[in-house]
Amino acid sequence: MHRWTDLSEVPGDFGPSVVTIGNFDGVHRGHTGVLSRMVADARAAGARSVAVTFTPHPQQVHRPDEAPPLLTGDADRLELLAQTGLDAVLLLTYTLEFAQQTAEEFVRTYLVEGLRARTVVVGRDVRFGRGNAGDLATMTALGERYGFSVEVIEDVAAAPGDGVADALDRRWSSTWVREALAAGDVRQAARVLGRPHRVRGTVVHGDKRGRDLGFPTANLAQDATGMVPADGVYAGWLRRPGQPAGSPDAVLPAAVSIGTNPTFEGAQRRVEAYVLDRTDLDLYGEEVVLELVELLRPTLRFDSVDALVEQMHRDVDGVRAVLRPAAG
Ligand SMILES: Cc1cc2nc3c(=O)[nH]c(=O)nc-3n(C[C@H](O)[C@H](O)[C@H](O)COP(=O)(O)O)c2cc1C
Ligand SMILES: Nc1ncnc2c1ncn2[C@@H]1O[C@H](COP(=O)(O)OP(=O)(O)O)[C@@H](O)[C@H]1O
Repeated sequence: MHRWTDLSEVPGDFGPSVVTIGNFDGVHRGHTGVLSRMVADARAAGARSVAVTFTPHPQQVHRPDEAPPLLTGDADRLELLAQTGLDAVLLLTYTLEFAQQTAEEFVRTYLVEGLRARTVVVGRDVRFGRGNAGDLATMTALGERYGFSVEVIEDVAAAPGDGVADALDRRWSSTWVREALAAGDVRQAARVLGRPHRVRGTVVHGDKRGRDLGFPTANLAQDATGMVPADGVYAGWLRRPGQPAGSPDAVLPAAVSIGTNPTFEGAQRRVEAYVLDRTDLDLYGEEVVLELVELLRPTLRFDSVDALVEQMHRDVDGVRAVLRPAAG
């Protein structure tokens, strides 16, 4: 998949294309359903498929105080978009100046002249251009003027067999995933995402206590991306994108602790992972991805370090029990 951040990177002979616009935060099942269909339709029609998306999220630019936590950072968003089979993603830097373009300027510059769109795929509630003045009717009118068709996608909702019997007909959404993560329900988040939720970050130095407790933990830097779910202890996987694919050390079972370490009167909320049965790893400075599979328990304040360590042994047993089926 081509990853462009500016129109100047798009080859002069690119197109014709089927283009969709969106933020795709989380790249959940609603997104992947629509994108996979679009990819198949474009291929059948001999066209390229492209997603136009933005960074930072427009809400972070316009209303930073109200912007919800992002489910996926750019690295994960692009990787997951690539998995849908798209030919290209145009990741545009969103600024207040960029937002000043009228709906027509945006469509003409990016979709028509830049990507040679033959079809533009949008949701019914699409809004674009200065002051969010453009809507579906605007896009349809622009399509007639510039010679592209507009395809409206209907919401994709949970159906029987999707594993969310408690929420049939609810449309797949980033909001649903955020709700689940805020409650620590990473199982439910995975059902809506179509895969376990990820937090990605660089491993930094902590308080150097883990090793003494017998549980060294890789602490993620505070600028880790991917919404951090509710405090608690989780079963999951620690993935190391820097390792060769297929290497036995590329995907490791882990006990993940999220919280302020109240037993030690910690103040900072941390995301850390203990890789089961390993003391030989050196992960400092490495970028790792934590995949969260199941919540085991809430974070607790223990009266003694011994009590915490005893519980950590039970947590490790819990992680094994959760991951065993997946590990085969
Ligand atoms: C499986 C596991 C469970 C944990 N549970 C708790 C907990 O319930 N309460 C708590 O205060 N800290 C908990 N922690 C965090 C430890 O306090 C922390 O890993 C330890 O203080 C080491 O910190 P360091 O990495 O900064 O050296 C847990 C850590 C792990 C790996
Ligand atoms: N099983 C393991 N799981 C996680 N990190 C490990 C493991 N074994 C060794 N390490 C390394 O040890 C470091 C954690 O040691 P720790 O004493 O907890 O120090 P810190 O307080 O800096 O996190 C990790 O960052 C990693 O480099």
